[in-house]
Amino acid sequence: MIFPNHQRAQGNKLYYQEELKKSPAKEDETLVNNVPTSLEPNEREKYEMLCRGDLSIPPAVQAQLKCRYVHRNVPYLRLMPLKEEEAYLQPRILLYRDVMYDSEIDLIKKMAQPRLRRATVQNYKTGELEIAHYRISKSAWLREPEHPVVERISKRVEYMTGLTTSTAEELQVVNYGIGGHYEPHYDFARPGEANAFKSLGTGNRVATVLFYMSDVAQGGATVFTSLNLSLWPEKGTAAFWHNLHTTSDGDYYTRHAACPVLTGSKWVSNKWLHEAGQEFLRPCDPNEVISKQELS
Ligand SMILES: O=C(O)CCC(=O)C(=O)O
Ligand SMILES: [Fe+2]
Repeated sequence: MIFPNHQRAQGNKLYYQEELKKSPAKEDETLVNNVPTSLEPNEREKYEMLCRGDLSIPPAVQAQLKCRYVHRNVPYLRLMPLKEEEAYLQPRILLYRDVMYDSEIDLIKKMAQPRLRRATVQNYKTGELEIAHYRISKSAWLREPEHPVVERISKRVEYMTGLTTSTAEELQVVNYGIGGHYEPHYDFARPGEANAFKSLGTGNRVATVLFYMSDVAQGGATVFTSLNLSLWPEKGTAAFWHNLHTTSDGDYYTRHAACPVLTGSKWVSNKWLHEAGQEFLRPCDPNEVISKQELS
């Protein structure tokens, strides 16, 4: 049985400590054996606590979170509104419930299965894709023309995000076995990173939509190490957040990780949206103030 975050927090001892409060992560500064290991002194500790359900956002913050039905004036959504749930307010991290049907999940898994290969990451210095011990999973990419369901998922992502998927990456399907995980990282490319998304010509990854295509019996949470937030996978739910401020600067509070799967297996799919084409859908907000600390 999967317990939502707040129930776990109440069931377990809540180790919320002053020094572990929301704090922005800094850029990776060092590479050891080509691996960004600059987990801040207490980031590893937080990562592990969040994965165990031993750390969570304070009750006062939780109490401000709301859920609602949304239609965004889209006729289709008026008939079938999205079930939107706030998981965090700043940065805004939203959950959409029941946005991928079991039949769609079965089909997507079936299409991806024969193509699953060990997932790669982009080398920070060289820009080359390579296998890394800090990301252990298998993944495959699905294109919209391959099946109407893949196209339908993109459309749903547009409804959820209010952004265009015309410049998005293909749908990435990921399977984690026992021990599979992805250590703390940013989804957006940072200044100075080699080759980052340049070949795509669509700018940086402005937003992430992460569909949970399975429950996970134990482990496998998505955790935000600068926010003390854990999202526990629930089949059919999608998480959505912006990786960039409207100024195009990266939001360093979005640093996140996929916790090791302890029992069972975990399936997700990622839709990464890019900056190009969003200019009028998410215009630059000149009032958005970004702290120097975040930009350093
Ligand atoms: O699987 C998860 O929970 C998160 C995956 C992730 O962060 C990624 O693939 O970039
Ligand atoms: Fe990620």
